[in-house]
Amino acid sequence: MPTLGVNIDHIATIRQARRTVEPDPVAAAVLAELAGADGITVHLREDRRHMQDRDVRLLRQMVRTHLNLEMAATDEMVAIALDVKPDYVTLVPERREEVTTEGGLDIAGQTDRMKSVVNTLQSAGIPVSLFIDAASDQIEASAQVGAQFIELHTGPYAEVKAEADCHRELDILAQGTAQAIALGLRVNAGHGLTYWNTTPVARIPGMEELNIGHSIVSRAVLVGLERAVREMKALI
Ligand SMILES: CC(=O)[C@@H](O)[C@H](O)COP(=O)(O)O
Ligand SMILES: NCC(=O)COP(=O)(O)O
Repeated sequence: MPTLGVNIDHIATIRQARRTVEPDPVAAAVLAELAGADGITVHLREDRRHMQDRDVRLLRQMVRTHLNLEMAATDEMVAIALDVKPDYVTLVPERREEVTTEGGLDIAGQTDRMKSVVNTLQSAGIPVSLFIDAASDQIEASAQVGAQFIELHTGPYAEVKAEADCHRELDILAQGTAQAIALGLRVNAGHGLTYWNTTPVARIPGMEELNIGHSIVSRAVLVGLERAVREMKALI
C-alpha cells in the first residue's frame, strides 16, 4: 500500500491571490501531518506563483514526516536544495506559461545534464526522484543517470474518461512500474489524482508513494483539510 505525499502548493495559490499572509501553507502542512499525511510535497517554481522560498525554509524546520521539494533542474534550484536539504528532491519540467505541469521531464534527451544534477544532489545526501512519463526510454534513462526514484506522471491516466482508455493508461503505469523496479528504481506517482481515480493507481504492485495536491486542497476548501487528507488516506 503506497504512502500519501500531500502537495500543499494550492494552499499558497489562495494566499498569493491577494499577495497576503493567509492561508499559510506551513500551518496546512502541520494539519495534513496530524491527519495522517506520510509526507509533504511542495513545488518551488521559478516564477514563485504559489510556494515561496520562505515557505520552503520554514517547512524544512516544521515537517515531521518527510519533505519532498519539487523543482526544475536549474542552478538556482539546485543551490536552494543544497541549502535547505529536503528529504528528497523531485525534478520536474517547468514552463512559465503553463497552467500546471504538462508532461514528464525528458531524461533521455539530456542524460549528461541530468547525471550531473542527480550526482550533485545525491552526493549531498539528497535522494532524487525524476518526474517522467511512463515511457520505457525515460525509465531506462532515469536508471542510467543514477536517480533513486522516479515519479510516474499520472496525468494521461487522469485525463481520459472512457473505461477502455483508463485501463490502457493504468496498464502503461503498471508496466512502467515493473520495468523501473527491475532496473532498481523506486517508484512514486502523481499529477491529476483525485478521490475518484486514485485507488486503481494505489493498487499497482511496487508503488511507494502517491503525491496528490490539487484534489485534496479543492476538497479541503469545502470540508476542511484534516477531513480531506483522512478521506484520501482511506481511499489509498
Ligand atoms: C509535477 C506535478 O505534477 C505537480 O506536483 C506540480 O506541482 C504541478 O504544478 P502546480 O502545483 O503548479 O500545478
Ligand atoms: N507530483 C504530483 C503532485 O505533487 C501533485 O499533483 P496534483 O495532485 O496537484 O495534480
